[in-house]
Amino acid sequence: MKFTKMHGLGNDFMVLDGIRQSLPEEGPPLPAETLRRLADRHLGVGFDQLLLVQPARGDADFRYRVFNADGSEVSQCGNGARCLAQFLRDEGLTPKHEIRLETAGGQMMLRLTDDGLVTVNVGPPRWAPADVPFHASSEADTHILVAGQNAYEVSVVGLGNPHCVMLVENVENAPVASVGPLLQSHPDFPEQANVGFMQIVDRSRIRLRVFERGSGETRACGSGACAAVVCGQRRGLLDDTVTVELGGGTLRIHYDGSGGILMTGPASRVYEGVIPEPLLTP
Ligand SMILES: N[C@@H](CCC[C@H](N)C(=O)O)C(=O)O
Repeated sequence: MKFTKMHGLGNDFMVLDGIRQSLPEEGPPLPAETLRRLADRHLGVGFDQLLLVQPARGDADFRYRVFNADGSEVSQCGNGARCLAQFLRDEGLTPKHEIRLETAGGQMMLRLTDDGLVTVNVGPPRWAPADVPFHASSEADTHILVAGQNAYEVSVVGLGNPHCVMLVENVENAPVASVGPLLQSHPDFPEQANVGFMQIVDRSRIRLRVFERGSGETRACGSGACAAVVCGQRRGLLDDTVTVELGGGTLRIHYDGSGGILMTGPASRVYEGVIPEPLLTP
């Protein structure tokens, strides 16, 4: 099985071409245990997410599927979407500059820009608790989550995947490794959550670290960057266009309350490979 290694600001991916290789239409392309082994940075290829592109089933150009390093299938990956656009162009799988993807959470538009970046329309933020999903009687700018002995003030939003965003003074010493897993698996998130720690630099710049569901802390999380910005905007702290500084580089996020959230950033190809047979056999 052939794969391509890519990354978006250090959030890294193993991309599987399910257009020219035959891969199952439902369920994971490989057994979950194999996938976890391949995700391992010491024993396998190493990646935060596996991205799978397959023929679309409706009127989109392609079907885009995402699997976390723990083998779970999820419906959103912003950095991955940028890499997929670049992959489809590099491989000559489409001549289009605007690509429509079918995802488990709905359709998503990608645009390759003239300066070599990719803009993804992540869609509008979903604030209704049931759409996150999150257990609360009504939507609010912030909610209090009690975990262990502590209470945390967080904002909660759905972007096709669940996000929880907490304000911190300084991302460098934010309790990502300790509080991240606590909030991620908080019982009020029935499908768990990606947990963002946001430092506001000024109205148009933030710094962000994200403890991702199913992958742990990554160098960048595209949907996490969008989530942090719309949560900051909702609290009146941020402008329409915001530069997000992540461990692996910067993203530009724009949302003016109409249409979808636009995320612009780079996509990099690292190498191509073939998964050796012993790694594929359980
Ligand atoms: N890295 C991603 C998000 C990947 C999925 C996430 N871990 C989840 O489980 O929802 C991004 O760039 O958005």
